[in-house]
Amino acid sequence: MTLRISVIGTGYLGTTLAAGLAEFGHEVIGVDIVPEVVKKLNAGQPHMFENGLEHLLEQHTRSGRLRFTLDYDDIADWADVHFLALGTPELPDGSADLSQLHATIDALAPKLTKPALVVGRSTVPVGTAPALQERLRRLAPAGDGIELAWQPEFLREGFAVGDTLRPDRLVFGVQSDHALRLLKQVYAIPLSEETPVITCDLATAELIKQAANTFLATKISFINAMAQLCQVAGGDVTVLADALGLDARIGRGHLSPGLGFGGGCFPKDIRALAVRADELGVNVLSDLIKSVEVINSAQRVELAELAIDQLGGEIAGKKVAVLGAAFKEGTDDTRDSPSLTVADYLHDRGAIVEVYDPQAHLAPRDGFTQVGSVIEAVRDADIVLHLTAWPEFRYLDPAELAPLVRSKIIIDGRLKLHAPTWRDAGWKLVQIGRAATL
Ligand SMILES: NC(=O)C1=CN([C@@H]2O[C@H](COP(=O)(O)OP(=O)(O)OC[C@H]3O[C@@H](n4cnc5c(N)ncnc54)[C@H](O)[C@@H]3O)[C@@H](O)[C@H]2O)C=CC1
Ligand SMILES: O=C(O)[C@H]1O[C@H](OP(=O)(O)OP(=O)(O)OC[C@H]2O[C@@H](n3ccc(=O)[nH]c3=O)[C@H](O)[C@@H]2O)[C@H](O)[C@@H](O)[C@@H]1O
Repeated sequence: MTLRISVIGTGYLGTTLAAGLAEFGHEVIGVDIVPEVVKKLNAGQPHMFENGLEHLLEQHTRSGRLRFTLDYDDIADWADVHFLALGTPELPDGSADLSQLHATIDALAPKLTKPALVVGRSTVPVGTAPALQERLRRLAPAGDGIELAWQPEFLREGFAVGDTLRPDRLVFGVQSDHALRLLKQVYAIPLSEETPVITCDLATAELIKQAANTFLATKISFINAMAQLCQVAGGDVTVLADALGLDARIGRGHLSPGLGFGGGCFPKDIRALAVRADELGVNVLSDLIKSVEVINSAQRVELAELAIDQLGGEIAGKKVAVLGAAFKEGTDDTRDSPSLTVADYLHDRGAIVEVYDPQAHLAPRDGFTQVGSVIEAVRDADIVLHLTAWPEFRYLDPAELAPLVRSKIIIDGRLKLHAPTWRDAGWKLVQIGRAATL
């Protein structure tokens, strides 16, 4: 059955969600407050790099099943279901900033004169949903006819289209059979393909999301702490990770050592969970999360200091080539990018930093320069840093780059380069947690 669905907030999550819901056969309107974003999306063009998204947008904006607007009047009493895909960035104290959700409710609710289901998709601290429902009902002419559900989102940037069309699980936090029935209609296609469903209350739905991200971040920090131990004690952390990963109870996912996690989600989500856990008196959880964060930040500093050590302790005036600006491969997203933390750290200490990324565009910023190719970045470099694991970096030819650089030193911050190939071409390749002989 075709439903009318609005998706409010068309950023990384909302744009793919809107396109995916149109692909499921629904009529979809996306809402945002940024005119250029809405204009671009209506022309069938994504405003970010995400594999496969352009094709979906083009197809469904052309068919008329998907459009975008700045005007809440276009969706208010039109949609059967309103999805909230607003940003929940971090406040200075680490807690989640819910102001985009509040502003949306304040704009939408006074226009809701008929019963509707509003479904939160943003990542929020436990206890947020009931407060938002109270706000909706207070402001909406339809009052108690407005119901809130919470359906956390698990898509990964770089795989967002596939994760939206074929989710590995659906979590429906609902308060009524009516809400559950509507969500099952929205997701009729994945459900017909036997996607597992968890039906639960609002608090559990909110918590599942923060727990998932925190658990994944913990795996990354654990393997990075083991990398530190391998570094000192001898041992190869990549072999260790492979061996751990073969235990089905552990799994290999999110056990790749290196520069650690960044992005618009893990860092802010784990901090928000820590703040909420403290507020609720569950300090053991916030203590665990703080350790995860300490390990993660230390990786960035460790790598930058390693670069300085490789240059004999003197970085001022040295040229550093940074390969990768995005927080991970497959996206142009540079929010809390570990790579840029390292670049900033070295620039602050006097290095001349040149950054290349295949997709990410840096806003003009003081200090380092963004260049258009690997060749430009490495020319006359005193050291090369491989900091985002784009596949194209894995296939670089070290023999071709060797004559361009001032010294053949490369730090592989993602432990993804084939060490023997680089060493055979005369490079000194350094990886934290793998001996230089491997
Ligand atoms: N980026 C991701 O891969 C995932 C994100 N999430 C969660 O989803 C939420 C959204 O994340 P992103 O899409 O990355 O954020 P984003 O910042 O890219 O997108 C938010 C969008 O909402 C728009 N917006 C702000 N105020 C508005 C208003 N009053 N009315 C209409 N639109 C408004 C902004 O202009 C922006 O386009 C966050 O809670 C995040 O934690 C969850 C899973 C995956
Ligand atoms: O809530 C979110 O926004 C999303 O956050 C992550 O998705 P994403 O941030 O796109 O990327 P990941 O692939 O999880 O990587 C996150 C960070 O961890 C790093 N990472 C990942 C895996 C690994 O083994 N090691 C590692 O250092 C990546 O380089 C990246 O900086 C989760 O994987 C998604 O399920 C979730 O929906």
